[in-house]
Amino acid sequence: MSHTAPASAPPRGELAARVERVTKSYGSGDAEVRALDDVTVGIPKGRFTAIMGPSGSGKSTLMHCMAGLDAVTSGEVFIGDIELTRLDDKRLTRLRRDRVGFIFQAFNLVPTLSALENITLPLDIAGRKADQAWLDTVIDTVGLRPRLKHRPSELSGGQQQRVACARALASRPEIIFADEPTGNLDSRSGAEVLAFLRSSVREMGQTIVMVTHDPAAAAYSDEVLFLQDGRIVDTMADPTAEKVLERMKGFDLPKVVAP
Ligand SMILES: Nc1ncnc2c1ncn2[C@@H]1O[C@H](COP(=O)(O)OP(=O)(O)OP(=O)(O)O)[C@@H](O)[C@H]1O
Repeated sequence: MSHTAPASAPPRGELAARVERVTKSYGSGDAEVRALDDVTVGIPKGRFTAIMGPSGSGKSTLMHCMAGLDAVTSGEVFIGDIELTRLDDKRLTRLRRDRVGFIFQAFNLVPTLSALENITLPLDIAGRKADQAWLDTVIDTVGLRPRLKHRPSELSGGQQQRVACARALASRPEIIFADEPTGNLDSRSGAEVLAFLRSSVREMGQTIVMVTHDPAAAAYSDEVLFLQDGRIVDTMADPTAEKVLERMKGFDLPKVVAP
């Protein structure tokens, strides 16, 4: 798989989002769970970043805090130069609507709307007009042109997730957060969606952050962040499924107790 950055890729080092010394706790006292423990990390622009780690390591929490869907206990979160923890709810909602795209495991399409209506829904809600040329590019890249009038129930799971991908891309967000986007798909449909996400990074310069359990999915990314116990414990550039699987096995080993 090629991981060549697009010719128009921003210079290395520019960040689309970052968190600084973020801690997120649930509950308090004896019942406190520290889901994120002093995490500092940046998400480079125009790159595909995967977040992996054992169950309960804090992957979803990190993504939700980064995307402004969940409030942090302490620390700072930035989308571009904007610090999210300083925004009131209204401004935060507007920022998410205008600058961030989301893809969820459960597709989250509106059943009564056609594929095309689902794709343009966030723009319609924001009162923005779709850039037709861009929309055409997105629709052709996800290969949905013959299916635009279909309702979600008339589409396969893979097609539905491609609609959700097109919906996330339609507004050209600065960053897309994808939470287990292939979790509900068979491996073939999953591969189609991942190939599309990969090409949207390579050819359209999109920035994507994806939480996944699947080493084969992580292999589509440029870099993997590994979380354990609420901390980033490792990173891997240009991952392969084999290398990621090897690294993940390390997390499952029982802790060796010295005799
Ligand atoms: N709303 C909540 N209330 C209490 N604890 C929570 C809540 N959400 C998450 N946690 C805890 O925070 C920790 C991190 O959870 P998180 O869902 O971020 O992990 P994850 O790596 O995404 O897990 P998985 O791979 O199983 O989805 C876990 O110990 C979890 O039980």
